[in-house]
Amino acid sequence: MSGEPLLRLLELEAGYAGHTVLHGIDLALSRGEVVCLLGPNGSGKTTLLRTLLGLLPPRAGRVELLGVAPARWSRAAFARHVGHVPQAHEVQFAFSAEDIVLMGRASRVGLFSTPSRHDRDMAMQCLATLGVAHLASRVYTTLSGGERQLVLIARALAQEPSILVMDEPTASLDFGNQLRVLEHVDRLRGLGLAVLMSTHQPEHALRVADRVLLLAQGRVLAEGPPEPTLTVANLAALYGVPEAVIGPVWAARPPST
Ligand SMILES: Nc1ncnc2c1ncn2[C@@H]1O[C@H](COP(=O)(O)OP(=O)(O)OP(=O)(O)O)[C@@H](O)[C@H]1O
Repeated sequence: MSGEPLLRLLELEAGYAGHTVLHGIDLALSRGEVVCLLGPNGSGKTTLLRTLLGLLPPRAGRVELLGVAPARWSRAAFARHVGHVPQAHEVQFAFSAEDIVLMGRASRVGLFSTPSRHDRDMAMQCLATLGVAHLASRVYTTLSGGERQLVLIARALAQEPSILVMDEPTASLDFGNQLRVLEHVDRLRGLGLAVLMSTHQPEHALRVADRVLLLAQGRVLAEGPPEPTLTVANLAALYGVPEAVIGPVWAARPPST
């Protein structure tokens, strides 16, 4: 990690009509850094990701990408910097998996330009990186949830972003693919990308994160390096489960995670 943060949240308040979800959130994300966002259902993780993507306006405070609010970036310029892997993705048309990944190139080639050989190669390379090149010509809507998830990660990579925002990227994946995605996140950090991902699995955060941010009822409960932050006491407070219940489960997690 180095230099100025690519992305910053400053005293952020955000939410929906008549319903402020996030309160006083501060976060900085730098090059080569992986930050995991953890919190129970409804704690505001997706709201936070949507706000920093410029899909929801802040109620108060600021979001800055390279010092500039998302609303002041053109969508194409923003997409050249920030790749997004959404939680669920429904498409109405019978696009192939390769088409979906090629859409990730739109911010670089222009929405109505014909993709070049390089764009197609890049799309195939991203599918191959995620181990799903064999799905390239399959119709996206016929893929399983996990296969779709891997295609969406490939699409975000095809944008060649400097920041990757992932909403529960391992949620519908089998054990092997979860590990593959985590390894991939690790590799992206090595390439200098900044990754912000939400997860319901603290052991995943322990495995890949440089920092974790624990979000409870829209407020930061704790933030810091995973090992000292993901304590039994913090996990118990975060998920509302007694320490006596979480303690043995957390202590018994596999040593490799
Ligand atoms: N479009 C919306 N309009 C109004 N309230 C919403 C909307 N989307 C989410 N909320 C509410 O905002 C709160 C935070 O939701 P959010 O989706 O950010 O939580 P989350 O931490 O991502 O949850 P999960 O782990 O279940 O995905 C919840 O109370 C939710 O009901």
